[in-house]
Amino acid sequence: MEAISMENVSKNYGDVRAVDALSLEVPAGQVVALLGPNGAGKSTAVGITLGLVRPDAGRVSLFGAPPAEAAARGRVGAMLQDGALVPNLTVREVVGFVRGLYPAPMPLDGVLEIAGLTALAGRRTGALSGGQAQRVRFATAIAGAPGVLVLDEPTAALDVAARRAFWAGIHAYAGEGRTVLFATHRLEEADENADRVVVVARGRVVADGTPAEIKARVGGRAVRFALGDQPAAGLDRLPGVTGLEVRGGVATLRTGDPDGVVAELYRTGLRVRDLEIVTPALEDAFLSLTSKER
Ligand SMILES: Nc1ncnc2c1ncn2[C@@H]1O[C@H](COP(=O)(O)OP(=O)(O)OP(=O)(O)O)[C@@H](O)[C@H]1O
Repeated sequence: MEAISMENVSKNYGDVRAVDALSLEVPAGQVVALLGPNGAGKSTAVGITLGLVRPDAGRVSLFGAPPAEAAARGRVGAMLQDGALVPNLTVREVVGFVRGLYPAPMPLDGVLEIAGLTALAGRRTGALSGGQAQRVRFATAIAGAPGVLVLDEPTAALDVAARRAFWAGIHAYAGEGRTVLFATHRLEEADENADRVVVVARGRVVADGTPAEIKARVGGRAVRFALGDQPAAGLDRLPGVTGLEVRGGVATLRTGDPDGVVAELYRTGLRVRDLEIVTPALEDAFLSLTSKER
């Protein structure tokens, strides 16, 4: 049975179609990124997954049950974009309280350790930094030992070191066969942390695969070399070239056949220096996929 199943789910806000016939099946144990630009519909999709937003059409289930039922059984944990903490309680008290709401919670010390809060357990939550407070939200999300963890832009307010520590905690949690669905607009975050990247634009899935597959889908690879002040005329018509860009004296030829293009390039008689074959960054793939939709 799939951990998360969304079938043809749609949601409108007035004239805005926030989610448009979105389908997504996530097997247990997968870490999935919902990657898309601002306004793509990620938060709405996350809200629907959690049963917080009612879709206009379509079906959602978590382990075969409606989201509200899965939540009531403690099978889903969530970390949303905003979430206040009770300021006068200590970290241990807050996490302990939330833990007590679930039928089969994780041991308290285990939660604190995974979330990186052991040394902060006695601190009042009102005296935590933004990154530390975010770790408490993470701890409350996992306290009930949910099989599915849903995170909406979980590291938006964190610096690089805090992000790294945060993801180490998520991976420690996910490593035990749990499922994680996280929304992000940060490409490298999806690339580094997800087994699978689902690219969303205008409420629809525009690509779905491993980070490597997503990159491979957009125009294969590129041959790049220093052109200097030589003319670029004709390079875009070389056999196998699907796109040409010249910037700062460097030419980038997009192609599905880099070896063939290199051979053609040497036949032109141009002086070719600093030749390299590159795979486009996830960022290029992402822009290309989401802009096609516009
Ligand atoms: N409660 C609401 N009322 C009206 N419109 C909404 C509401 N929530 C979302 N929308 C609209 O639906 C679309 C999708 O929004 P959503 O927040 O799901 O996108 P997102 O991908 O999470 O964006 P971001 O990365 O900016 O958080 C946007 O056009 C947004 O303005």
